[in-house]
Amino acid sequence: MTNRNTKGHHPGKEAAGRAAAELVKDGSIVGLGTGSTTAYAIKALGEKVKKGLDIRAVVTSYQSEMLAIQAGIPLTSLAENPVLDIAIDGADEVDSNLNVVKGGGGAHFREKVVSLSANKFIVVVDDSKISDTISMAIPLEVLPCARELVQQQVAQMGGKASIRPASRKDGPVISDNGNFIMDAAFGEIPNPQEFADKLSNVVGIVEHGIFTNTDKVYIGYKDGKIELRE
Ligand SMILES: O=C(CO)[C@H](O)[C@H](O)COP(=O)(O)O
Repeated sequence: MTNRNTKGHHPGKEAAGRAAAELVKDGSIVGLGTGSTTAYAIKALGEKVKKGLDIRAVVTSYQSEMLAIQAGIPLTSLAENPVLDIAIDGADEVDSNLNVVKGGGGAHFREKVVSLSANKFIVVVDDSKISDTISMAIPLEVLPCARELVQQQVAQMGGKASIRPASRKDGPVISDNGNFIMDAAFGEIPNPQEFADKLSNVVGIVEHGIFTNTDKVYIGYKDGKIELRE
């Protein structure tokens, strides 16, 4: 499946995705994130399944469901397996304390549910995602009826929330859950945990894209080398 940024081979993303797949042990229940870097991990896991690795996966989006099915990875659900051994996912920005921003693909609500259900949350990125401080606009999944209210509350916090426009449809990006995706620009966020708690209190936001629960980050470089931060 190609969309957003999944076209073209990216050695750094592949190296990071494959390194994370190596952490998955036989018998594991695995959370599968969304995006082009995780797609490499899903592919690598599919190759291991064909060689006999026994795993089951919980997906975070339509995209990761389709990729897992194509790769031959058996699926399960959080209803059947509420505790996952490991979750692997991409990110859009990673700060020096392993706080990450996710939601470039609009899947961060289910990604957060899955990552918090996992004993280990592994993030896979290429080096373009590394930053000292979180400063990108924060993706928000927003109930459509609460758009204006969310914009007002974000403005009171010193930010500006805008609807994410769809590229091949008029109007907003709609999440897999039927909600709007918005992006809220606040500038630099020096204390992501405190800020995440404040955003969690905004009525109408289903979930925001700040994740403070990362255990390890694999960073892939263009020459195929990887760096591990934990
Ligand atoms: O959070 C996400 C989707 O909601 C993705 O993991 C994030 O956007 C990174 O994607 P990619 O690996 O394609 O750069």
